[in-house]
Amino acid sequence: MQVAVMGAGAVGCYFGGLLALAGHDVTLIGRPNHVAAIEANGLRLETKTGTQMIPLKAASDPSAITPPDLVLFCVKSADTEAAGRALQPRLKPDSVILSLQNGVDNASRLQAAIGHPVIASVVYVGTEMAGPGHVRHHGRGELLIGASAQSDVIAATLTSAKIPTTVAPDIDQALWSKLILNCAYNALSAVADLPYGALLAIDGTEQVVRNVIEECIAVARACGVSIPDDVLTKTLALPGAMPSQKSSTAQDLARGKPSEIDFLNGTVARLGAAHGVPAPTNLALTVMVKLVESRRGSGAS
Ligand SMILES: NC(=O)C1=CN([C@@H]2O[C@H](COP(=O)(O)OP(=O)(O)OC[C@H]3O[C@@H](n4cnc5c(N)ncnc54)[C@H](OP(=O)(O)O)[C@@H]3O)[C@@H](O)[C@H]2O)C=CC1
Ligand SMILES: CC(C)(CO)C(=O)C(=O)O
Repeated sequence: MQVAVMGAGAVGCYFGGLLALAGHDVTLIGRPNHVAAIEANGLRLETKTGTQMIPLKAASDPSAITPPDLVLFCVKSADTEAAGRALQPRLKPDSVILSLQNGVDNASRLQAAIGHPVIASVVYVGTEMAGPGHVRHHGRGELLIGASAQSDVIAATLTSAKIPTTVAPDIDQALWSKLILNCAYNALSAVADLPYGALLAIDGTEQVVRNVIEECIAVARACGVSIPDDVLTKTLALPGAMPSQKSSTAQDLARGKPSEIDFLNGTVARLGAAHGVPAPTNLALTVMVKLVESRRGSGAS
């Protein structure tokens, strides 16, 4: 299968690398530093069991790539429209596009920007770029994808490439459940620059987390999304499962990258306001992350 990965970063390189190992013809579309390293040496995939160099194609400009059968769309949420428009001229009418992004609206925003159907997915993986053309895998690696006429075939293709993939009966519920996890912990970990275990050791943090989750559930329900009863318990269990991990938002701030906060707590605050559902804790966390970002931008220390 001809595969294009839009966004040769932590998620795109990991899943693109696995598809290349399974024999698919993969092109990673990314920034020139990653493209140069991949063209020179292949993609370096580091896992807990070892490191391998995977030969595959890479391009910084999508305008010359072979029209893809499958696109893994893996840029950060703020880049969705621009990256989609850059890729759009290379799409075939039957190209299948999977959005492998956090947040609940990337697939619909991309679809609106390019006028081509997009399948949403929820990504359960821990990966990071450890250097140019070098992706490090920390754990997991499964996908839940939305239902469509192509989804069963795509899920089978991905699963046979060692990417366990299930077609979700209710993708909005799955996307919101992951969003709730991100809203509960990402901003707090980023503002404090602390891992989850240390966060919860501070008096009052758990109450803030509970408030965030309850606001998210109320906003989701106002948006017509059904949220399972156990979401509160499951979300509260995260720090126990990964006490030493910092959120991706904390990592974005530490690297001087723009965060996805507008697409996490910011989305809940915005949708809450639109539906008349109060979400003050989500708004406060959004603003706190933006304040940290603006302090960095202003050069203050
Ligand atoms: N990393 C993880 O473990 C997980 C990530 N996710 C989600 O997956 C999505 C992707 O995250 P992640 O892979 O970590 O992000 P990364 O920043 O590692 O990867 C995205 C890459 O795409 C590049 N890019 C953006 N726009 C373009 C463009 N137009 N052309 C070429 N390259 C472009 C970015 O470059 P630049 O930085 O220069 O803009 C960056 O190198 C996010 O929504 C994230 O929340 C979900 C689960 C786990
Ligand atoms: C680790 C987890 C699940 C929650 O914060 C995450 O998705 C992130 O850091 O973005």
